[in-house]
Amino acid sequence: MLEEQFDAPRQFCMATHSMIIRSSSSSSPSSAFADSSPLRETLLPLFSIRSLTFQRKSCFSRLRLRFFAEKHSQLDSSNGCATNFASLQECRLSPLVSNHNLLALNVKLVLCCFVKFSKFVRLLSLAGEQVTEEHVTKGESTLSITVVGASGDLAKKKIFPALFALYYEGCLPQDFSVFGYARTKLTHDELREMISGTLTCRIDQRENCVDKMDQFLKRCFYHSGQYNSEEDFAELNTKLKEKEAGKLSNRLYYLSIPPNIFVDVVRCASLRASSVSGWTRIIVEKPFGRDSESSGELTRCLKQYLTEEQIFRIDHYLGKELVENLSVLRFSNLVFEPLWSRNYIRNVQLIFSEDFGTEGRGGYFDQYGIIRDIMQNHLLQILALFAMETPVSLDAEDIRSEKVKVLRSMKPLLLENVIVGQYKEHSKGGKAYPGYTDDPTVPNHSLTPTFAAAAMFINNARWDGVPFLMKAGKALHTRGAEIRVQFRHVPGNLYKKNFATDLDKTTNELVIRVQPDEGIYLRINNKVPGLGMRLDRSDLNLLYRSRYPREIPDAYERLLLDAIEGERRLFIRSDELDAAWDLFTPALKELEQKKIIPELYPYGSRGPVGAHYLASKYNVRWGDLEDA
Ligand SMILES: NC(=O)C1=CN([C@@H]2O[C@H](COP(=O)(O)OP(=O)(O)OC[C@H]3O[C@@H](n4cnc5c(N)ncnc54)[C@H](OP(=O)(O)O)[C@@H]3O)[C@@H](O)[C@H]2O)C=CC1
Ligand SMILES: O=C1O[C@H](COP(=O)(O)O)[C@@H](O)[C@H](O)[C@H]1O
Repeated sequence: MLEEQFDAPRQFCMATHSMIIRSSSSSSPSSAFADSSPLRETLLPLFSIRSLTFQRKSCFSRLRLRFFAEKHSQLDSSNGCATNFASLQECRLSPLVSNHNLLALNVKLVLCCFVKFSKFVRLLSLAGEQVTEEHVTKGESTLSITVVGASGDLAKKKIFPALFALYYEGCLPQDFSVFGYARTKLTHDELREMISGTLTCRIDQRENCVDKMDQFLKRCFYHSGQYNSEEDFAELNTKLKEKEAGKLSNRLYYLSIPPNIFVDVVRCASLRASSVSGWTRIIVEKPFGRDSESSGELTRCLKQYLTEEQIFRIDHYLGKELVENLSVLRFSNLVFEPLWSRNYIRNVQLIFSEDFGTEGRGGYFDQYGIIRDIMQNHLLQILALFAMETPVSLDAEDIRSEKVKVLRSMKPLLLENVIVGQYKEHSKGGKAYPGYTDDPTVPNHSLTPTFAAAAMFINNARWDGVPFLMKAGKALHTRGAEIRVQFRHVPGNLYKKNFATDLDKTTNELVIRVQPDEGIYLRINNKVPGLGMRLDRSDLNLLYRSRYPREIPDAYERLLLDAIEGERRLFIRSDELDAAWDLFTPALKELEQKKIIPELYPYGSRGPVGAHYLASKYNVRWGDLEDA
């Protein structure tokens, strides 16, 4: 009802500011680590959370507006007082929002919400926090981001650089600090020294980059502690509070640590270092378990301390530009959506390859293997986005619900529909490349697959019978990730005789190249210019580097910003995770129980031939190899 009333301004704002309305559930947190404080627990039964974000050019206004909206949107009450006082105020910034209904609603809202707002401020002070009315009305809040496992590879390679990029682009709030937490003993300066080497001025506006780096590094601090020590987290809490200086504080934890210590950290942080006046959110890195049981157990343990709303399960492939663009491509272009079904699509291929081995991560990798490392999460997530029905809205819950429906409509992977491989050493150009089991952290006789190909099916009206083929491998000849959509033959093709015998080569193919060299191209048949009638295959090619010269943000930037903003669209909900594991667990167990021996392929090759047999079983040819 309320959303409807907001339609007019929403449409206007969408046109002018590219606005997105999001709503999230208002389930009341029950754990010690609720998405905020005791204060919020008092308030939550009264409030429903609805937030409205304007995506403007600058991240700063995006954040500022969200802060405003989040704070005030919670003024909705159970007595029918309308929501989104702030939203409306923001929309009223627009001179065009002069709809009569809206004006009437405005007056009602302002009166109604003024009462609620006073109550909110009173409750804030009652909660005994140092947050003053002045802080709230001025919109003063602080953000602390704690990177747990700060001494590790991912933190150095991705998280700190992404945080710096966000800072550089003005996407972090005015008042923020970054804490590194790990067991390694480091001073603040040593942490700064460590991360300064990985920060880059990669953004196109390069001016003042060095100054910006210095300013950013000054906001970075370090606290050394054990992952299972409540005392150490209590000390962290003291340091966080010092920086927060009594303002309304929001806290984001990034768990960049091995999964066996996730729960310890969540327990300690929840009990001793959660925010008492603002929200507390936790980004959890994969792997989320090894199978359905362990994943379920992990979720149960995390939920002893966190609500689902606080858990941000990251799959960084969802933050990649071309993956985000999938829905735009499909749902905002009339030319694609009508073709998006079994009627026109012959098969879909999801391909991931790396031209390097497990170098340095063999210990982790051997416990998981390529199916768990890449297929069960990154490729399956892309598949779900690709195949889902049109969501009701762009709201996180609507999108995630559609993805879950796809996953639950799929048939679990059968052992006969999967082939596995493992790379072996290979010498090329006088250089020797090690095999997987040459890695000192990998057991000599490991059967862990470093390559896999799989055929999966979606049992619904749209996709019945269409093979979704996945292929993922390490130490292959190239690095890339792409989605290939092969269309059916043209019935009664007038130009049949102009093609050689291989009609498969005449079908259209849409390729979405996720990386590197992001692009989208559509393979079509075209007349070669000239007096004759010769056809060839050409590409309608959207190459990002030509069309959009600005550098594409790293996936971690987008995801960190979303977590800060409370946007869950690109994070995995627990039912999605359960459905994803249910698809792979039986085959994974069988592979392990039957000790299936992977087909060896040389380092730097195109992978095992078994992948071709699997594809041909479904009358498919891998598009990437045809292309090469
Ligand atoms: N690296 C990558 O490219 C990717 C990583 N991930 C995931 O992100 C998380 C972090 O990855 P990454 O940085 O590579 O991991 P690391 O192995 O580098 O571990 C991060 C930190 O955790 C601490 N740590 C490591 N092993 C243990 C242990 N057995 N017990 C307690 N503490 C330990 C160490 O810090 P200290 O000793 O100082 O406490 C280490 O610096 C993992 O869950 C990983 O699966 C996901 C995608 C890609
Ligand atoms: O999650 C993972 O992803 C990386 C590949 O990520 P990319 O963004 O560089 O494509 C992979 O190397 C790693 O094994 C896996 O855990």
